[in-house]
Amino acid sequence: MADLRCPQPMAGALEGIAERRWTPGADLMVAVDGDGMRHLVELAPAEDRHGGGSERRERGSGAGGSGRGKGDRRSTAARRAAAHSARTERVVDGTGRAVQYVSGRRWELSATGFWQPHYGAAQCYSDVVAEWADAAPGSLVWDLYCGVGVFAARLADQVGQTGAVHGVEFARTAVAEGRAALRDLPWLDLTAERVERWIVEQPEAAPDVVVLDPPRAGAGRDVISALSERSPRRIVHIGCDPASFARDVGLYKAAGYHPVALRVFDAFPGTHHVECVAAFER
Ligand SMILES: C[S@@+](CC[C@H](N)C(=O)[O-])C[C@H]1O[C@@H](n2cnc3c(N)ncnc32)[C@H](O)[C@@H]1O
Repeated sequence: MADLRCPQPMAGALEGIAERRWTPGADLMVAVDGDGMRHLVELAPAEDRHGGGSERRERGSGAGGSGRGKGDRRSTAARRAAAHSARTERVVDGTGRAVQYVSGRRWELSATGFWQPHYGAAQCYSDVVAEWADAAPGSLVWDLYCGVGVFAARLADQVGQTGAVHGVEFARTAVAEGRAALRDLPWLDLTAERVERWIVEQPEAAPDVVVLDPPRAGAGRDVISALSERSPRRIVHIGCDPASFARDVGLYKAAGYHPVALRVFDAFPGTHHVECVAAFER
């Protein structure tokens, strides 16, 4: 068991973990949900599709040495494939189904699915997003990389039933969980699709506001240029990696957008990551 000293977890979240026996090479997901229930899920070691063994075994029996030869490149490809392969989950504590609340709404999602990693973060970020998006009743809004639709729900309240909110997320499970939680908002739809694909399939659309919360790699040139071409009045961008966030800010500026608001949250203590939220206008 690796070092358990971490400043972030809620009291009791890691209780008893170091004393138990776990499968070598497995990952543990620990989630304390909005009802205070702890879910402890063991993810089986990732399968190495290239070499047939586990990721850990692949590392141990790899090309050896620290050179930059072909052996290393194959190991990297194998590790990437392993990271994206489905992994068997074993629920050890709790139900494996986390219940979360934001602005009076209730979501039920897989304890291993995406949720902002601090018990107050989803509410806090969605308050900032709602304030800065300030979408007009009847308008069209996009929520890209929407997860289970936490921001989309707030935006749907703003546009009302004469407007429309399109959320896009590639994890099918998250989309299904989001649809179940938000079925009382028929003017909001969630699509299971890669953002970079979906965005080029909307040639005529001119959203009033676009909200983006991409993963650490950020949104990048193709997505930012495709959405800037639609000339939204306002863009709200959230990023947890300051380096990719800064690169994306540069891409917005090159597309004629300038930042009108910026907030930074020290949400990942002990790491170089911070949660950055910015609003852009032309
Ligand atoms: C930082 S999370 C944001 C989720 C959501 N905004 C929330 O607050 O719960 C990023 C989300 O983007 C999804 N994602 C990553 N790459 C994607 C892509 N290329 N297209 C669509 N969704 C993607 C992930 O599955 C994840 O749910």
